[in-house]
Amino acid sequence: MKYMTAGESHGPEEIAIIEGIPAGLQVSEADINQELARRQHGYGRGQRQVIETDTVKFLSGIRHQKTLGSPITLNVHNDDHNHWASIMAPNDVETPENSVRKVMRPRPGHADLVGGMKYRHFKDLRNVLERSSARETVMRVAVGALSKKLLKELDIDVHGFVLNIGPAKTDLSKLATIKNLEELRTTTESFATRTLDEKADQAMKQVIDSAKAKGNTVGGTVQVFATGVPAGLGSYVTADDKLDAKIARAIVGINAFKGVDFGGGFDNAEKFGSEVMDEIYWSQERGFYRSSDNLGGFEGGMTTGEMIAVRGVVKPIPTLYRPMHSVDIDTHQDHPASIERSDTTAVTAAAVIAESMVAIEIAKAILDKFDCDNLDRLKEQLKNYRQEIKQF
Ligand SMILES: Cc1cc2nc3c(=O)[nH]c(=O)nc-3n(C[C@H](O)[C@H](O)[C@H](O)COP(=O)(O)O)c2cc1C
Ligand SMILES: C=C(O[C@@H]1CC(C(=O)O)=C[C@@H](OP(=O)(O)O)[C@H]1O)C(=O)O
Repeated sequence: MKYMTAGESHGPEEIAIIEGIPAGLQVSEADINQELARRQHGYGRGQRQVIETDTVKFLSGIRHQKTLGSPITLNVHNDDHNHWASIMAPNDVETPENSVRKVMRPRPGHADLVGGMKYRHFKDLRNVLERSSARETVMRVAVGALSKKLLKELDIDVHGFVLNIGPAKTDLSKLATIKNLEELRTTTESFATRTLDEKADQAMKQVIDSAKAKGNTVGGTVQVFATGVPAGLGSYVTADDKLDAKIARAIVGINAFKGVDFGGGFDNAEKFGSEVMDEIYWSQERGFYRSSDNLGGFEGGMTTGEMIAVRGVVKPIPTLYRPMHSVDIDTHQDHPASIERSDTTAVTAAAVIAESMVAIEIAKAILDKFDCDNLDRLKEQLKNYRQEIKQF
């Protein structure tokens, strides 16, 4: 399976084309819209989310709510485009009237300056920010929603939530009381910051409010779990085939993500081997299994069959309403950075985007390994494979 997205943040449309989803998968626009809404909701987002009601249109590859096996085109309209039509106009030449809202003072931490240098956008850094904007993640979540639909048919579940926003942390002991990802989903989706508990939710909201009041922004950490993943996806034989590496790339490929780890991750660096390796057991019922998941479900770039556990670090939003030092790219004079309408934090949305990226990578790994023309055949093959692995 492969996909590509296109679209500028304030352009008319966002598009994704996906190739390689098996024929016969039942999916409706409502299924995708549910996930798009999850990405939009979340405390600390700016005014843009009030303007947009992200809804997908199927333009190809799906007929009577079933995939055909042909390329699937997904389309989300940018409602905000109305306000930007003349500024974004692809067919009109530039005029003083339609060249307003130029960005000349690059924002530290955003792609403005380096993007401008690289693509020679020396007249207007808007030409960079329109595509570097995380608006594009709406399409990754749409592709993720389709991937999750597929994974659900294969009894694989993926869920992302927030661990901390700035200094406000969720109470991880609550995790131990949660029995499955469905329960985790219900718990974390019931808070405005997609966390595990009311106390953390309140604390996170306070951190966001206080940052906002100071014209500042704040980042955090997200966690994604995936259950039901069979052992042996990915491979140790080449670096390119390692599935943990693919997931790491997919996570850091999300706007504002600056770090990723698996299981105990960076914390494992402070421990001894006996505290970290996941000991091996066998039972008639389960076949081989582990007593812990400190390595996040991966050994040798392959899934172990245990739960995949990935964390991602999200930096604070680069655009500050109390802007940092910058330099005008035309005059080279010192100047505070440009201010664009902005979120205070997007960690809650980031959890959904990270979940989507993990789902996409697991779906890709499965579709690489098995026959992906038809869903029923894929299910049959995966069932046989799971049986074989269990009997090892
Ligand atoms: C869901 C989401 C929303 C974001 N919203 C904003 C925003 O409103 N303002 C902003 O400056 N950056 C925002 N960002 C971060 C920038 O898109 C990102 O920092 C920028 O593209 C540079 O890429 P990098 O941080 O990966 O280096 C957002 C990121 C995500 C994931
Ligand atoms: C549009 C989205 O996020 C945008 C991501 C973003 C950025 O710089 O990354 C900047 C903001 O854009 P705008 O100035 O239009 O409000 C965010 O709203 C979205 O997530 O749907």
